Amino acid sequence: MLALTTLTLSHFRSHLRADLHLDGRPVAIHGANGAGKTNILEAVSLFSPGRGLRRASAADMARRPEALGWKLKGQLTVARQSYEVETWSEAGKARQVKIDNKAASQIDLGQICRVVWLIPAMDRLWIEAAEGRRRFLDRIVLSFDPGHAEATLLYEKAMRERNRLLKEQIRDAGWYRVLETQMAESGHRIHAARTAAVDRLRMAQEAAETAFPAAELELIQSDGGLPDTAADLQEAFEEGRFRDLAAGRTLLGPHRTDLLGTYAAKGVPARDCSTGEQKALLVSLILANARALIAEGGAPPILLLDEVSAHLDVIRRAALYQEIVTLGAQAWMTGTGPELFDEFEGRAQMFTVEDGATGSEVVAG
Ligand SMILES: Nc1ncnc2c1ncn2[C@@H]1O[C@H](COP(=O)(O)OP(=O)(O)OP(=O)(O)O)[C@@H](O)[C@H]1O
Repeated sequence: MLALTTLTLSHFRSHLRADLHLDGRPVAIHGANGAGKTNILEAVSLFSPGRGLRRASAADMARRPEALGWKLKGQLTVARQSYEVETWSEAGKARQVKIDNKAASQIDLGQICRVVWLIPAMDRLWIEAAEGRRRFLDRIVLSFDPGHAEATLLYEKAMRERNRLLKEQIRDAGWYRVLETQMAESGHRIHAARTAAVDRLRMAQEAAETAFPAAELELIQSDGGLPDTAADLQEAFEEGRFRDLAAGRTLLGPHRTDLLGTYAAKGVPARDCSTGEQKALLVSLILANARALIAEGGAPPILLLDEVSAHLDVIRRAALYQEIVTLGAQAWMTGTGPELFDEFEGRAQMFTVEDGATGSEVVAG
């Protein structure tokens, strides 16, 4: 079991203060457009490493116009353990984390809490730039392998520095060698973790009977292919230095990986599928992620499904709700009206979000 049992938002976006007490069932949040539903999901997403589901800056999340900072607090149950988790930002500074009242890092947070999401901005994920697909996959990878956050951080830091050298046309081989060693080690870890995640998703999809179509995944490289070992990757960075100097940036590496999706039963690339099918393929992967973790003896991640029923027909919607209940995942879902959650037949905890006198107000029921 991985779930929040309480959640408090202070000065966070449209919420001056909101207190939610969760009873372990999936969470269904309904209310009018702009009421503040997604803001609650965004708050939950910040219980995992990174910038949350909107990739917003810490400053943007402070309640306008008066707040200079914000704070989120939650009681988190992981297996039979309970943790008090706080995350906050003051005066627009980087967000901080405390676990059980002790200063912690976002990477520590990733060790105890896994959160995966689908939001409407991802409706065109299969069509738009590779970056979105990479990010989606990396979120799933992180739920399998919390060390992925550190590898990604190390890789990006070293690559930024290498790109700076390239842009400034610096040719000192010693500097490159240090950075390329770091990039090769972390880059190899990133690639191995992604490859393993794709395998786990495939196996979980093959093993399940579900109303959601299996998505066949393939990792592809726009740079011609990544070497298999860290040593070979390092050599490839070294060999590519002249080419990269001409381009002014690093042209090879896991930052160029793309995720190709295919509707397996039809053999149609995901990008050519209907809007609803594209969404169903994403849902299928999220559910496979949860099933794979359970099969490995773990707990499903917390799922954030913003307006997920928008493109799903009533049969798939009922199937999704049934799967969520069966998996025992704490899913947080939003919708404009309570009727969108009818198929839960009372097995979800309902909240209404209203536009109140002091901003968004959350009411149970
Ligand atoms: N920093 C902020 N301070 C105050 N209000 C904010 C801040 N950021 C966003 N908002 C407000 O929050 C509201 C949007 O909330 P949210 O996205 O949660 O709505 P929603 O209930 O999910 O709506 P929809 O059904 O349209 O998706 C908007 O009115 C927006 O102006």
